[in-house]
Amino acid sequence: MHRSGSRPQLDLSKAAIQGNFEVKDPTILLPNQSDDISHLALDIGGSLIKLVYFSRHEDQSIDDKRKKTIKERLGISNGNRRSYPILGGRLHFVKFETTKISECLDFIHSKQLHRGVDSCHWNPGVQANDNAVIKATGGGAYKFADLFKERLGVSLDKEDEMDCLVAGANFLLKAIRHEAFTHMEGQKEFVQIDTNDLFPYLLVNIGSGVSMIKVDGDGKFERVSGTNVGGGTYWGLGRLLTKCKSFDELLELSQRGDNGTIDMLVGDIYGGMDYSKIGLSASTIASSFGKTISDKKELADYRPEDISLSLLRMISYNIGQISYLNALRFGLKRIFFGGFFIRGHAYTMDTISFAVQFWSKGEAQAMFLRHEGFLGALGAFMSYEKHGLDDLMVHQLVERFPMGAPYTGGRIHGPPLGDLNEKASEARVCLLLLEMPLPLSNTVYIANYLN
Ligand SMILES: Nc1ncnc2c1ncn2[C@@H]1O[C@H](COP(=O)(O)OP(=O)(O)O)[C@@H](O)[C@H]1O
Ligand SMILES: CC(C)(COP(=O)(O)O)[C@@H](O)C(=O)NCCC(=O)O
Repeated sequence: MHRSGSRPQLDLSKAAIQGNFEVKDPTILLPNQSDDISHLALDIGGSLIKLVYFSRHEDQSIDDKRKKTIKERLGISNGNRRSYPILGGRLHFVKFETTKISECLDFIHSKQLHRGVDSCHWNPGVQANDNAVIKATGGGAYKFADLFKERLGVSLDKEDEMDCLVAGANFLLKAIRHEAFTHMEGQKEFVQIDTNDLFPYLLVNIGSGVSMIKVDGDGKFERVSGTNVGGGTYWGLGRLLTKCKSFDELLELSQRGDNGTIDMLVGDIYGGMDYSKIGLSASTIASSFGKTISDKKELADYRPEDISLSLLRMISYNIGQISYLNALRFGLKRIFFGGFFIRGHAYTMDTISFAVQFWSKGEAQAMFLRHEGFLGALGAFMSYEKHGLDDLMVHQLVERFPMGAPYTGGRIHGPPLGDLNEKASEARVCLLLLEMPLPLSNTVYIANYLN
């Protein structure tokens, strides 16, 4: 599949250079009745429903002088076409489990998020009617279309999932400062993206399953590979094997795990020694879950913590390795990873990075995106062709988005990922920059725009 110019492209060039306002910490706020809601977009995936919407309100805290300064910096004169207040508003990012779609519908209804959208036009104050349309992507846009019509009276205007992922990723990489970062051995480093030298790259979206997309430009991409061993596999197998009640619980368990009780290591096979001739240290995993075959143990004899870590390493490493092989196929040096499987989790990112680095001998680099799980929803959000906010404004408001996806930060727990010199017994606890805590509520985080 090769697509070119299949969707209306918005001009990002101005957004990247306009304005430079510092925004304070993101706050978790829900729109109140006086807010205008516009541009609700959905990504309904196999595991999670992602919502992105913008609520605009006149921010009383911005005085006239500051408004004037901001307008000047944005190059907006009073004689401009806007008749509404240009400042004040929030971009909201919310997620629900797909199995709890009723909660999502209730949320949309209770906040009247669908009220302002009428045949792709922003139309504040209009009640949902037969013409109401919400942009939606992901398989659920097809699967649940009737349910949305029935419960909310809105139609879902379906946008292709790959189109949206690419549009969301390109936009974030071009317009958001500090969107991409590397994560190696517990160290996070932001990557300065040269927007003139962004393409080509490999986008790996780790959702329920995994899509690998070679991106050559805006709207120009090809899905070159994928794997069915993805986030759904970790969560599904993990739930069955550990009886965990939530994904975050499973992830937390892994932080107290020791995969050496489950995985067969090179050292287990080689009597504690490295197999240095082919570059394998004793601590390298020779066979994920391999140790469980030789023991006369039942599932209940294994610690859920160890199972979770072993699963996490197996899946993350495998995805990192396949990604690199695909990057190699097309001569791509940069690989960006998105999708909610990553969950800002340090050990997951380290494992993926390790696999990419190991197999590429340091030639390729894994990078992560702060809005990891919202690429598709953002792409759908940006696909509104006509709206009350003009294109430039949409980009500006997102550009000032202060903080990315939830990032657990804190300590890395778990055994070292290993290199050739490493000893299996070596313990490592790295201190990371502490940023946003992992939010467990549905409302992930909401950016304060120009507050
Ligand atoms: N709260 C959660 N509930 C379920 N899965 C979660 C949660 N948080 C993160 N995940 C992980 O994210 C994956 C879904 O990622 P996502 O990018 O939303 O894909 P999809 O579009 O397939 O739903 C899940 O399979 C799981 O591994
Ligand atoms: C079918 C999907 C595109 C759906 O996206 P998701 O809901 O997983 O984000 C994805 O699960 C996928 O790419 N699976 C891998 C299928 C394969 O290439 O084998």
